[in-house]
Amino acid sequence: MKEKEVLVKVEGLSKKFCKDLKTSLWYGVKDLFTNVRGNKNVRLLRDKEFWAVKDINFELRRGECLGLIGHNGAGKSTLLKILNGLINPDAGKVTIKGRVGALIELGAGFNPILSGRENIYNNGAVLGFTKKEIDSKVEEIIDFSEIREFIDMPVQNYSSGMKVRLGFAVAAQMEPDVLIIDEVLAVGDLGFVLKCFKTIDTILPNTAMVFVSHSMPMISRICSQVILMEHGKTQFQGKDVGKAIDLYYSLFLTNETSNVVFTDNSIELKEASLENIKCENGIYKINWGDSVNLKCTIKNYSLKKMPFISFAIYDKEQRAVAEIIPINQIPKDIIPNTEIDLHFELKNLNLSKGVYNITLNASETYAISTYFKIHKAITLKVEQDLQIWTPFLIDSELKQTI
Ligand SMILES: Nc1ncnc2c1ncn2[C@@H]1O[C@H](COP(=O)(O)OP(=O)(O)OP(=O)(O)O)[C@@H](O)[C@H]1O
Repeated sequence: MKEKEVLVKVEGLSKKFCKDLKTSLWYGVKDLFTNVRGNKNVRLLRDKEFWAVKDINFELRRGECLGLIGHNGAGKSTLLKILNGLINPDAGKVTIKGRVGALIELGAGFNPILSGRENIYNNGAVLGFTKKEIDSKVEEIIDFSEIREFIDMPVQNYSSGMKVRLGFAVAAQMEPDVLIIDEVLAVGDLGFVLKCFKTIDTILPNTAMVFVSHSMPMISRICSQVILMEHGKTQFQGKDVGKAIDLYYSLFLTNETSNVVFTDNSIELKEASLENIKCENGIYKINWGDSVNLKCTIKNYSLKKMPFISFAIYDKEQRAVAEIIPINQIPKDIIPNTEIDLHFELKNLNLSKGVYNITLNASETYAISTYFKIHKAITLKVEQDLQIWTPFLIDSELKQTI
């Protein structure tokens, strides 16, 4: 198959910033003079300077989407701003072919005192479209943004979501060859985000896209390759998106301690454990597909009937990924001021690789009249060779070939 053309080429891209404004201004003045004579020290750091972006290299073809991930301050937005020509790099080279549509900072690229409609014309002109061409697209853009009612209002009075709607509508509907999107998409409501994904799916085959996000589901949804940045540098680069996401998650290992989020003081969880499972630093290690026995010791202070126990499993992003409801529980009589041991079998945990927390909930009946709720009653790590980041890996086998 013939490879599509390279639309973005980035070679040895670096950008340094200064931590102190006064020093930065002084360096700026000095650089003005040295640059005239050819500054050979651009690759060296001076006092109080640091590399916000250091030696980044990649090539992006039409139809490919590069995801940029990393901690706050890793250098992702700075890299996007260099790509979009908003700031100059200190070293390296960017080569871009074709029209660039960009949605970088909220409201960036808009003139706040002009109306939404006027801004559409301004942005279109910057992208190289004639007035006639913009005329033919403006209705489509307004329809897409779903803010027709406010399109003649100054952009400075728009809500964050409205700015993103207009920004994405302009960037995407202008048929860019290269589309650069920063985290801002997250500001849109769910309806708009879903619409953006649909548009991205439609335009991606003809576009090279660079996408920054802290949402790993979004990254895995649209990116064909990923750069994981750490303090300006590439920590991982490649097409194994699952591996990149796994590495990203491992940057944020936290101390897992349980916390009671609700109690009416009628009962208390004394202890929770996974029986016969190795536990290191409070984290139980199991393998994908294992069945485990969960033991809870509950101190009953005042209940006369056995509470209904259920569990919820949360992933690293604190998304609830599963509910565990032991159905065969009977509200039998219990005696106040005694301890009760409970054993539950959790069958075939098909959770994929990663760290999960289990919340315990005790209530009168399932999810009604809660007595006690504790987060991170158990923390477990599922080990597995495959680099899979989605919450489940479902067992499957091929039954028939034609
Ligand atoms: N104009 C500037 N002057 C000085 N330092 C800057 C400037 N712009 C960015 N920085 C610094 O560069 C580093 C990288 O910032 P950048 O905004 O690129 O990070 P990021 O990865 O996009 O972070 P986030 O996930 O928080 O959006 C940060 O330490 C930031 O403080």
